[in-house]
Amino acid sequence: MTTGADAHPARPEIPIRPLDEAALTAARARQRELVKPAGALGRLEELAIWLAAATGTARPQVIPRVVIAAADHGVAAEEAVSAFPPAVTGQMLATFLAGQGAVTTLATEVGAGLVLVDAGVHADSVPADRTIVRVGIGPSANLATGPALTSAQVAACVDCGRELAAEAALDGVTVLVGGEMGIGNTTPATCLAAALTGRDGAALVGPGTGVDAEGLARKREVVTRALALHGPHAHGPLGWLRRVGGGEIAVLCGLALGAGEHGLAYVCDGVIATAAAAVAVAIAPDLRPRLLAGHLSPEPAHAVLLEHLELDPVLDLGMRLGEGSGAVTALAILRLACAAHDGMATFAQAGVSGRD
Ligand SMILES: O=C(O)c1ccc[n+]([C@@H]2O[C@H](COP(=O)([O-])O)[C@@H](O)[C@H]2O)c1
Ligand SMILES: Cc1cc2nc[nH]c2cc1C
Repeated sequence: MTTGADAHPARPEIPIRPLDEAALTAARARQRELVKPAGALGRLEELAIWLAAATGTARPQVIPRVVIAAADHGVAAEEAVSAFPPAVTGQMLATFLAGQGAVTTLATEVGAGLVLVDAGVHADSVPADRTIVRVGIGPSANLATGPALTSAQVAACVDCGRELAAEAALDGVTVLVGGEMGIGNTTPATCLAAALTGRDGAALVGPGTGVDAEGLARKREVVTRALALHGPHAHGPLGWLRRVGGGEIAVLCGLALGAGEHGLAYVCDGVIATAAAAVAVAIAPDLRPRLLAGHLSPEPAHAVLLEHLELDPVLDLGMRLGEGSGAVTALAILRLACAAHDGMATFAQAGVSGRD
């Protein structure tokens, strides 16, 4: 099979809103006045200041929405790179609809609304529920033997993500979380991590859902083969997304870009969601300051992506589920940071003596 050349321009112009300097300055000033030694709330102070700058208000609020994009992957069907069968992708969408998945329970607890997107789930396993947003594409092709997606499929997915961010902004959401579900998708995410950072792909491969030693060796071979196949032809982040990505990764890339366009904060989840965000930053570098790393996944490619993006994860809890679960857990911390920032008295209000 021929891989063809990347026909589309590598970097479409996407206008990203800069951080709000006035809100940043005002939030920093407020933190200095709150009744505590300066810096004593550590990262909580930085989080509140970051959200102020990202959302353009000195006393920011966490109004969250989680978008979970799901897709199936030819590489899972044909190369046996996951510990689970592809049918699990659609079955987990049904579980989310029933409110019984990890992310749905966590999202309820932090008051986050949830949007489910079918970005290429096998037609015979996807639930018929009308609330699911449908991109209208099928599973990706096997990235180890040819491009995973067509240019038109990438465009449809990225546009869907950008539109969902626009809707969220209209609804008054301030913080977007991108989550994903896709059996086999640690393989495309690892390929993207290698392509974007220049690292050796095989060294970034991890167990994903828990493949054994044999599966791990197979996955390393698949990633190495895919990078060798596409490397000579790939141009730019969109070219790599098309060749070794997947529908859910492309939707989350668009979602992160849309967050940047509409002045929202964006919290990255694990290795797959962060690979999508890294593609978005490669397309629109001004997006980077709007991103927060919710947590660190033990997948080796995740730490490499976070280092590449210069993001410091809020949590390191050994979570490796995906679904947006780590990022949603970090929302609880973000909310506490904002509660302290907004609710505390200043030294003057509390009548507490300042420093000598
Ligand atoms: O977020 C992560 O870092 C993460 C790490 C390992 C696995 N996952 C999830 O597990 C699935 C991918 O794993 P695999 O082994 O099928 O490639 C997919 O549904 C992801 O949401 C997610
Ligand atoms: C059960 C299950 C749930 C998941 N959630 C995200 N990835 C997943 C993979 C499996 C296998």
